[in-house]
Amino acid sequence: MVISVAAGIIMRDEQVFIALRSQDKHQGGCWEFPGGKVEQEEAPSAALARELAEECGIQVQESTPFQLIRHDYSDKSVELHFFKVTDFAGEPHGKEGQEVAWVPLSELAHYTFPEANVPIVEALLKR
Ligand SMILES: Nc1nc2c([nH]c(=O)n2[C@H]2C[C@H](O)[C@@H](COP(=O)(O)OP(=O)(O)OP(=O)(O)O)O2)c(=O)[nH]1
Ligand SMILES: [Mg+2]
Repeated sequence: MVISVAAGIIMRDEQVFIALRSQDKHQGGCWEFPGGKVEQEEAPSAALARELAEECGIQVQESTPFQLIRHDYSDKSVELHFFKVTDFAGEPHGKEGQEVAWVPLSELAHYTFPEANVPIVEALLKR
């Protein structure tokens, strides 16, 4: 079974907002672009807006598809719909108590992301 996920690349002034996955989660201890599982019959863009409201307390006003990545971890397979969040309201924060950071793009390589994110981080660094 492939799990469908929507994740948002939230940018402001050449900085990107990332969050730390708690140890008890799949890929725990890795940094992530906030997001979560797409529900049955839900559009990925709708899942993105719902998850970013739940996890970061922002309202997505505009998002554009960035990359679709299919990745097989040893324990699960994921299909990640990455979006660039181009407009939002509210100030992103760790609404669920997770550690968060605004990271300059030039420093993104210093953070450990799940294996599936490697092409995304590379694409952002090339900008
Ligand atoms: N959100 C997010 N998930 C990622 C990224 N990279 C990556 O491999 N994943 C994987 C880890 C998880 O297996 C899955 C996302 O699941 P999740 O734990 O965020 O799902 P959720 O927010 O709905 O959480 P839960 O209710 O199941 O705890 O996608 C990423 O950049 N962001
Ligand atoms: Mg999540």
